[in-house]
Amino acid sequence: MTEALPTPDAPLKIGTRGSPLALAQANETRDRLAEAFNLPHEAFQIVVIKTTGDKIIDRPLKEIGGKGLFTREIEADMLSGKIDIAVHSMKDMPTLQPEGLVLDTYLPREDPRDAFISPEFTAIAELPEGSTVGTSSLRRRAQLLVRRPDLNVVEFRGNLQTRLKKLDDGVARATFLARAGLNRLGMSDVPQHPIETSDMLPAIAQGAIGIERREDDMRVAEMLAAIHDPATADQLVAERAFLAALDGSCETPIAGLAVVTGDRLHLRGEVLRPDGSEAHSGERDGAVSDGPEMGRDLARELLDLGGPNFFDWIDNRV
Ligand SMILES: NCc1[nH]cc(CCC(=O)O)c1CC(=O)O
Repeated sequence: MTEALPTPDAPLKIGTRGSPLALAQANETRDRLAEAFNLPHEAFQIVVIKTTGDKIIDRPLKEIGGKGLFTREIEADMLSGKIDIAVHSMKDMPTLQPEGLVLDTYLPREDPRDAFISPEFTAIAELPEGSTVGTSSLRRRAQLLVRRPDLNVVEFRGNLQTRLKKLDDGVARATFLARAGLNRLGMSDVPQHPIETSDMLPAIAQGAIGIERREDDMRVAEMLAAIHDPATADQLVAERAFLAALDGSCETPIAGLAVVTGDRLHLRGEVLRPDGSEAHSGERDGAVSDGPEMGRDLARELLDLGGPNFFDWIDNRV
C-alpha cells in the first residue's frame, strides 16, 4: 500500500442502504477487506443511507421511475466525502455512474437464478388457471405473462421479509425472489424452487455485488483490487454492455446472462413488452475479450426484431 490503511480511529466508511440484504452485502465487503489486509472490523464503519426508493414505499417503482432511485443519495455522500465506498446490488445499478465515481470492483457472483416461492406449489406450471402471483419486477411480470397470460400479477413491493409475509397472509399464491438474496441472508427455510436460466433468464447482473468508489481515491482503488473477482467482471462487462445498448435500467423488462467457460463467453439476452404480448431473445458466443462487442451486437439484433416502437413505453413511464 502506498498510503496508510484505515484504523479504528480513522475507519474506512462503507455506505449502504439499510435493508437486511444491503447490510449483509456491506458486511461481506467489510469482512473481505478486513481479511485481505489483516485489519480489525473496527477499521471499517458501515454507514446506512436512506434513498428516495426506500422512502417511497407506497407506490409502484415504475411510477416513481427515474434511474438511480436507490443510489442517488449514496453517490452524493460519496462525492462529498461522507463515505469512501458504496456497496450495491449490481442488478439495480444504472450503466452510467456520475462524473467522478467508478464502479468496477465486483465480489464473486452468487447464484444468478430466480426462485419460485410458494408454500403450495413447486413451479409456475402448477399454478391453477387465473392464480394471483406477486412481483414488483417488470421483467418477472412480463416473463410470467408470456408463459401464463391467465395469471393475475399484482404489485409486491417491500423488502424480502415484507414480501414473504404477504405470501403468508394469502395476498398471492406465489412470488419470485433472486436466489442470491435468499442465500446471502441464509434463508434456506423459505419454500423455494430455483428456476433454471434456460427456463427464465435473470435480470442483468443478478447475484453480483459491486463496489463504487471515487475515481481519484487511489488508496481505495488499491484496497478494492485485493477483493475484486475478475471472472464476475467478465460476465458483467458483457451483460452491462447489452443493457447499455438497449438503454434499459433495472425496471425495464430486459433479461440476460453471460456464462464464461475458459476463455469463451456465452451471452443470452431477452427483451419483452411489459404485458408479455411480445418477447425477443437471442444469443452470442465468442472470446471473453469480445464480451462488450457481443453485448452491443446482441442488443442491436433484439432492437431490430422488436421494431421501432418496441421500447416506446419506457419514455412515458416517469
Ligand atoms: N431489485 C431488488 C433486488 N436487487 C437485488 C436483489 C437480490 C439479488 C441480487 O443480488 O441480484 C433483489 C431482490 C430480488 O430480486 O429478489
